[in-house]
Amino acid sequence: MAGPDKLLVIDEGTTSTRAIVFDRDFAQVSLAQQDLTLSYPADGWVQQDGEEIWARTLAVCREAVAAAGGIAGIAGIGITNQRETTLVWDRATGVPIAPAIVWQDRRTAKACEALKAAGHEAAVHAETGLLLDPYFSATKIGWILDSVDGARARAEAGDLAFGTVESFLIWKLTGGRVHASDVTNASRTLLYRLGIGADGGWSEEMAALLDVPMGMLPEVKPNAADFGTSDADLLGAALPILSAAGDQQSALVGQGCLQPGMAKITYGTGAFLVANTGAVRPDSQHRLLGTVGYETAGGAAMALEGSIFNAGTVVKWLRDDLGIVASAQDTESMAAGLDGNGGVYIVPAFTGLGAPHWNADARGTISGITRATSAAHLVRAGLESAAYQTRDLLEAFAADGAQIRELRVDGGMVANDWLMQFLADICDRPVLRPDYREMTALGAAALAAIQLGWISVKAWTERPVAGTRFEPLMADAERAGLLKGWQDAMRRTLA
Ligand SMILES: Nc1ncnc2c1ncn2[C@@H]1O[C@H](COP(=O)(O)OP(=O)(O)O)[C@@H](O)[C@H]1O
Ligand SMILES: O=P(O)(O)OC[C@H](O)CO
Repeated sequence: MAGPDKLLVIDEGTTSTRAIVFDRDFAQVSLAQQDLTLSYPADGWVQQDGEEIWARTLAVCREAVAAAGGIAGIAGIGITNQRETTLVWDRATGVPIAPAIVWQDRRTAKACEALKAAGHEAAVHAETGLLLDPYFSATKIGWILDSVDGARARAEAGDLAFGTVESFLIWKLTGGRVHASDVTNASRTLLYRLGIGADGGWSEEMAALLDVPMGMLPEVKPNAADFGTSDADLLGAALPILSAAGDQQSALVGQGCLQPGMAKITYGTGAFLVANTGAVRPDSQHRLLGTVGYETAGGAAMALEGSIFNAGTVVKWLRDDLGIVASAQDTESMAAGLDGNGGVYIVPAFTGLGAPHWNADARGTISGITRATSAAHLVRAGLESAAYQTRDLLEAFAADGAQIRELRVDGGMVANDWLMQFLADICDRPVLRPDYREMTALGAAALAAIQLGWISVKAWTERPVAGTRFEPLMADAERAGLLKGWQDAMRRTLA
């Protein structure tokens, strides 16, 4: 009898957790999804319940495995996750001691400002490739340790563990036997010396500067590695955990961007443009991030990243908070039904601005409204903002010497054909949308298959990706007019 020939991938995103079963040819066999609760208890705060993340992740895994014909066919697990989101849990119980502080959360803006004012940013950038911004995990750990009674002493005594979401899920899946992370997630903490293989590692210098006890940190492994074995009672059999990667890096792998110069942008809750820089450790002079792209025994790369904090969130806000569109899909016909944007711009700085501005205090603006502005104009402005923010990133990449000639896209928002054409028009570049959209999960499946020896890094790189190409069609004068409107709106936001 043939052995198990499928892979179970956990794709734990910011707004939902999904489990997808892939067959050996990387075709999707089943998918189960549950939304996650995000709470906003104060201005700039965004948090989640770690136990809810775990319970819903386990539930979708069970559902996807059952729909794929049962556990006997599953060879192992791959994990990919929203990055930077910070959990601190009790090693004895596995229960978080505080809500998970989500990557979008700005509560540590003052702590970051104080570190910048003390002149630490250059050293932080040189060591980690990152910037002093509340986005990253380290100041979030500090906040938990300083605001939960007794937490710092317990962390110093070795009773508490820190992890980003993949690490927490590995802990839960293995019943606390494995406390591990991977290089891509570790390289988002502000605590990791940026590098591949032996060049990378937890940084004692950063841990001291940011006051994080090193005993809390997980062991860091490559993206395709032995992350332990899941407890048999969870899914009906013990399964090896074969891969772990941050969702943006996993999408880089999924899109097959394993050669230097290749890039992708994923439009989910936020949007993240990641370019493979090969063996070159990026040193951005334009406020982009240096990060690990991927690392396996068969190949590894560094990457340059531009992070947009709010992309799909705008669509959710238009639907769930303003109530001016019934579904995310309906944004497409509303935007397409207008002749133009009517001069309306939304700068969605709900939780500050990421690259290239890095302004934690900025808050969003709607500008250009008149008595003629309709709900459709607001919807269109919300969608357009994803394209303008991408254009701003492309300019920062070009200034850093990274010319991105075509945009490989994925994520929930790319279902929107109107937006894809507008993106090609505003960025003045072809946009390539794969037919199979779950590139984040596919990347984790590829990494797990690499770990099993089912496929080599080279064969994965050469695998063709079928999709649709959107060519830029807009006249230069029209694009220039729209961009001027956006720049004016951005100036108002930053003022
Ligand atoms: N047709 C659409 N047009 C625009 N946005 C969409 C569309 N469908 C889904 N979205 C947005 O995509 C986002 C979900 O993308 P997804 O990749 O699942 O996010 P995440 O991984 O961050 O949870 C949501 O914010 C949703 O509003
Ligand atoms: O939830 P997503 O897909 O927007 O991804 C979140 C990022 O990993 C945050 O850095």
